[in-house]
Amino acid sequence: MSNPNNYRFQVNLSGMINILSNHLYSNPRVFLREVMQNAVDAITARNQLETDYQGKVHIELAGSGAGSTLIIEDNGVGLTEEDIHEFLAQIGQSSKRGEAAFTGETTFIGRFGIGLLSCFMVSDEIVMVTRSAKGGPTLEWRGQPDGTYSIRTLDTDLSAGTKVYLRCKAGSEMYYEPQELERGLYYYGALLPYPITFNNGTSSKVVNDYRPVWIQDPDLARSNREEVLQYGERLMGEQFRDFIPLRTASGRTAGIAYVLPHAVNLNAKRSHQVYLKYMLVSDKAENILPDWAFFVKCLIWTDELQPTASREHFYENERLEEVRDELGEAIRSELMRMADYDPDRLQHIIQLHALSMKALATEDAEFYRIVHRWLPFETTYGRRTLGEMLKEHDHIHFTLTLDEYRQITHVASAQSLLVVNGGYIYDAELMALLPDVNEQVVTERLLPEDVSMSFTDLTPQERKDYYEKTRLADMALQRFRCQIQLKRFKPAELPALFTLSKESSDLRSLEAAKEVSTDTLSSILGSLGSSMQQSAYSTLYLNLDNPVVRRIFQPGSEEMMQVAVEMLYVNALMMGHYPMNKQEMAVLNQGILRFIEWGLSAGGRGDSL
Ligand SMILES: Nc1ncnc2c1ncn2[C@@H]1O[C@H](COP(=O)(O)OP(=O)(O)OP(=O)(O)O)[C@@H](O)[C@H]1O
Repeated sequence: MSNPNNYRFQVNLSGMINILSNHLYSNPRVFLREVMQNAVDAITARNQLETDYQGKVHIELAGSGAGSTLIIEDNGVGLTEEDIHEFLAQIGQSSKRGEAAFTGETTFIGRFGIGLLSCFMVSDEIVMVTRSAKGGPTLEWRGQPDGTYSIRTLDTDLSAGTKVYLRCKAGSEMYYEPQELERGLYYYGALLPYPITFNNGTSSKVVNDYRPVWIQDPDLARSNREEVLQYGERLMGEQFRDFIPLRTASGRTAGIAYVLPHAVNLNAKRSHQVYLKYMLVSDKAENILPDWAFFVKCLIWTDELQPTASREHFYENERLEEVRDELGEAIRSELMRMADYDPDRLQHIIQLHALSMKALATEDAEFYRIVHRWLPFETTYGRRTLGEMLKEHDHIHFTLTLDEYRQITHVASAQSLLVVNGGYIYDAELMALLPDVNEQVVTERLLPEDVSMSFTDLTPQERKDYYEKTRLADMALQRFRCQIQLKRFKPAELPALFTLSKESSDLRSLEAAKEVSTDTLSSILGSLGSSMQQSAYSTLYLNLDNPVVRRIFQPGSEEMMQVAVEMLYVNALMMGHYPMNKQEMAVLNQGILRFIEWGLSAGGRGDSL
């Protein structure tokens, strides 16, 4: 008696087919890739039986619009009736896996036994007429999306191979457009080593009539520059001006890395076109080059990587890791070679793709040593390459953050101090690493406090004279938790400089958050803030060399002391690009009004500040 608690999983075939065909692939267009791939695999399989046999694929479009039928014909290995039951009729079963597991290596592109189902996205029925190269009759298989199929033997004596018939499903007309098909066939099959012919109903042509010599040996690309650039444009739709040939030591993966003609964002998607056994399987492969190589878009052909079922990515395995390292090395060594033989070309690449170059330099000291003189940085002298800086300086200061740089920049440039803004990604790290690759130079992190140290102190007499006024000024800014320091510094045109300790910077951020938070959150932030307030002081340096500041500190200007100091404070905040809170905005607005009022009445009196 059977055990009443044992049941068998039931598979809803039409549901499965729907999921696989509509949700595995990003676009119904990929049906063309899947049928082409099967044709290519069938030719590979036949090649294993007959070595000097010449494969070919023929695609024919009959009818038009809703009445279109597409026929994909190959002279590959074909199928016997046994093969049909085993491989065609069993979802997930494939004749191509052999001994290899899903992620192991095979001579074929397919392996999952599901690709053909993608045809149900564009056709309500798949008809296959096939005859095996191993012998047997010509067979017709008809598969339906509900999971049923029929087989019958045909009287016609077809030569070995397979024809797949797809009839346009309602709403899929666009996938049967002749131009669309021709473009797709070229896209997927441009690199295939045998002819792909397409008959659009009126005329026939070989889609991949030209196959470049440098596909076999990418080094030949160097002497065919124009052709390589044009080929890249045709396949990738972008006008490139430079490229780097790629090849791994085994030669099983090779390609062309086209240098992007425009600067790219660090987070931009890096999608490369990857051909497996010379057929395009992915135009979205992201993980095939090292992260730093985001300045290139590649055409890569390989026979050793394993695609995932959607074909959009490759298995992240040891082999992929090795390939990625080797391709990265090919790009890196070409750049290093350029430094010697073609420095102008390298400089052009660096100008356009400094970020990518810096990303590599941070992880590769040798590369950094070779290219460092061309890398650009933002400095208090403007945008400068390291080479330009090193001509005049053997001691370079840098900040760690953008905030620190903002605080320092006015004073540092007024004192002719070269400071590199280390606030952008990689820059501070590269500055810290610079002495390791160039022994002639010393680099040093600069803090805002270090710059203010170079201010000139007042004389004891001045300090005495200005004591009372400084106290008043200090009181004016107490509610902003900012203290006043009266100094002399350059440039004289700069009346005030605002600096922020780490703690007061945190407090400013907390307060900014509090202003836009809900009540509960704002009370939590409030209690957090009050525990910091005791010590969180910022400093406003006032410059006694500045004529306006000097006038404010002269006797007789007490009346406007508070407003003037408050205005200098908000002005210094703006100069340092600090976001202002509500209170500070209010001070700015009222201050402006009061100055207008003063100006008007002073104008009436013929007086001025
Ligand atoms: N043109 C063809 N010639 C010979 N056999 C074919 C052809 N097309 C399909 N087949 C057979 O049908 C099987 C299933 O094809 P399908 O495209 O669904 O999966 P696959 O190619 O094996 O794997 P994948 O899902 O990775 O593409 C294949 O394994 C192959 O045996």
